[in-house]
Parts: sequence; C-alpha cells; structure tokens
Amino acid sequence: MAPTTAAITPTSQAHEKTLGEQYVVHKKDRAMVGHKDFSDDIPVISLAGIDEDYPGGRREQILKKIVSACEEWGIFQVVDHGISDELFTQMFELSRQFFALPDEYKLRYKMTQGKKGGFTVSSHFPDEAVANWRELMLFMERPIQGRDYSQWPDKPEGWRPIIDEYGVKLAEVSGKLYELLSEGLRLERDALTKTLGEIHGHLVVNHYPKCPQPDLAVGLKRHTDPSSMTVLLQDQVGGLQATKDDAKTWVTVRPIKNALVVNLGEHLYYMSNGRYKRADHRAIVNGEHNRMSIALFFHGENEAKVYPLNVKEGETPLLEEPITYAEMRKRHNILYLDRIKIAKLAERENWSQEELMRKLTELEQRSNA
Ligand SMILES: O=C(O)CCC(=O)C(=O)O
Ligand SMILES: [Fe+2]
Repeated sequence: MAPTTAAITPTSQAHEKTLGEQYVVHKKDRAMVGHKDFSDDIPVISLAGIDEDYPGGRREQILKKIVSACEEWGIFQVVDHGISDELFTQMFELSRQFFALPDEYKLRYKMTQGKKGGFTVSSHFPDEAVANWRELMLFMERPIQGRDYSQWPDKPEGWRPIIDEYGVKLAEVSGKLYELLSEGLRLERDALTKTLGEIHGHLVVNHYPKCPQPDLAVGLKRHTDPSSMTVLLQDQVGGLQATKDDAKTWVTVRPIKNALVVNLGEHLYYMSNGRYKRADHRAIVNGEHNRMSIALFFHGENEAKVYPLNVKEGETPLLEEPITYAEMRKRHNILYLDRIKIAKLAERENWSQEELMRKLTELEQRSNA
C-alpha cells in the first residue's frame, strides 16, 4: 500500500470527524456569539461625496462619522469607495482556487525565516500553545521593487495583474482615509502619511476551512494589528468579531457585499495618543462553510518615527520618547506574548478579574515606558 501523507493543513483536516487537539482553545476564548449573529454596531460609512469639500459638504459628515468610529472602536466599514465588485470577485476566486490545491503544492511556497512572503499554516507564535484554524498566503505587495516573485504561486494563473490592481485601488482608498484621520487630529491632511515614509503593503489572504468542531476552535485568536492601518475584505460567510470592552462582549461584523472593513492598528493608536482605538478583533470558524478574508496591512518604513503627533493640554503622552516603526512592531509582539503568559498565570493562581486587569494594565504601561 502506498504510504499516505499526513494531513498538514486545516484544509486537508477539514474532513476529519474530530478536531486535532492543537486547535482546542481554552473555554474563555471560545465564541459565545455565533458567526452568523451579525451586529450593526460597527459603523458602515459611505464615502460617496467625499470630494464635496466645503463647509457643510459631505466630506465634513464623513469625517465626523469616521472619527467617532475610530474613537469608539478603531474599526468601521466603508462602502461607495469606488472599487468594482468584479475586482473583489477575482481576488476571492484566485484565493479559493489556490487553497483548494494539494498541500504539497502550497507548501512549496512555505514561508520560512527571511523569505519575502509565502504560505503559512496557522501562524501562531511558538510560545502559544494553541494553533489557529487557518492557513494564509502572504504577498509582499509593495514596495514593488522589493517583491520576490519566486514566493508568488504560479497557480492559479493571474495573481500578478489582479494584485497590482488591488494594491493600487486600496492604496487610493487608504490615502483618503489617512487624510481624514489626520484632519480628525486637527493636523494637515498629509501629516500621518508623511510620518510613515515609503508605505509597505503586506497582503494576507486568510483561509478558514469549515471546521469539524467549530465551537472548540478559533480561526485567528484575539489580537490587534501590528500595522498602521489594515483594510480587509471578507466574504459573505461571517466570522470577524470585534470587542471594545476588553473581550467582555463580542460582536460579529456583518458581511456587506463590496464593503471594506478598516482596522486601525498599533501605529495610528500611538500617533493619535490613544484617541483612536486599535481594533481589538478575532476570527471565528464554523462547520458549514469555508471562509476567506483578504487583509492589506499598510506599514511604514522600519526607521519611521512613531510618536503622538499632538498631545492635548493635560493629556499624558503614551510614549515618552519616539520609537521606530520596527521597535513598535517588536513591542507589539512582546506585549502579545506577555499577555498570554499573564493570563496563564492568572488561571493557575486563580486571580480575580480585577487582579488580572490590573496586571495587564501595568504590563502595557511598562511596555510604553
Ligand atoms: O479574517 C478576518 O476577518 C480577520 C483577519 C485578521 O484580523 C488579520 O488577518 O489580521
Ligand atoms: Fe487582524
């Protein structure tokens, strides 16, 4: 009998009866709100009329809505952004075909240390005990001269022109959002983008296959994005969840055809001195449908300076000294892992919720000092 290859990816494990134990998350991290229990709490903002740029014009209203969404959630959806649905359909179709390819093919593009993009299963840190029920393909989209096409799959055909167009169109939308977010901080329109230097675009295509025991797993654990801003396209299945009260309650973001979800990341949180929240989010899975999302992470240059741009009278700056973008990302990872360690300790030593919150706040303050 020919030896069988062990199923390596969640796609090839999706047909098993039970979930592999590496995917079983702690009770407190399981979803209590379902992937289809859609909420309308996350603002949906139309960009129609954004060029009506005069007192009382549409731009003013859009600005108000965006600023209030960022102050409350750090996450919102935009519609009427001017990108055709056809482009989104093409992106999803290429992605669907790619993830349906055999493990051996996808693993040819496996992302290892030093590689510029590629295929990854789960993408959890080695220190995290539990794996995410997902696989992903990372394309280093920009700067264009930094691309390594040997890490771009040749199947299905046609990734390059579609990603080129997708990158350009999303950069246009994010450019408009950066202007509004700068204005919301009472700064010149180019204030935020100027601090980033050359923008780096990392395009992550996430695949969450249908899961044998979806109540026990998560697709992508709770996190904030290490980016400046992330613009996310999700399919119609549902599974993106957000919290604004430190994971006490979660809402499932309603999928809207042709909408883009905007998540503010670490960079905009610091630059606004915490006035804009960072999107606190996760992705859950289900037992009926494969789900896909396509996230374009906008990053600054490693050497870009990160510091609160205008600290108001009486406010404490979140950072005492400017740090580099690379340092910001490093701290973000360390903080993420330290939070996990503290949560484990709290469980072992039976801390009260207040004690845990106090320790986590202290941890964050230390990381900013
Ligand atoms: O799949 C989703 O909806 C969320 C993806 C996400 O948060 C990420 O890739 O950082
Ligand atoms: Fe994310």
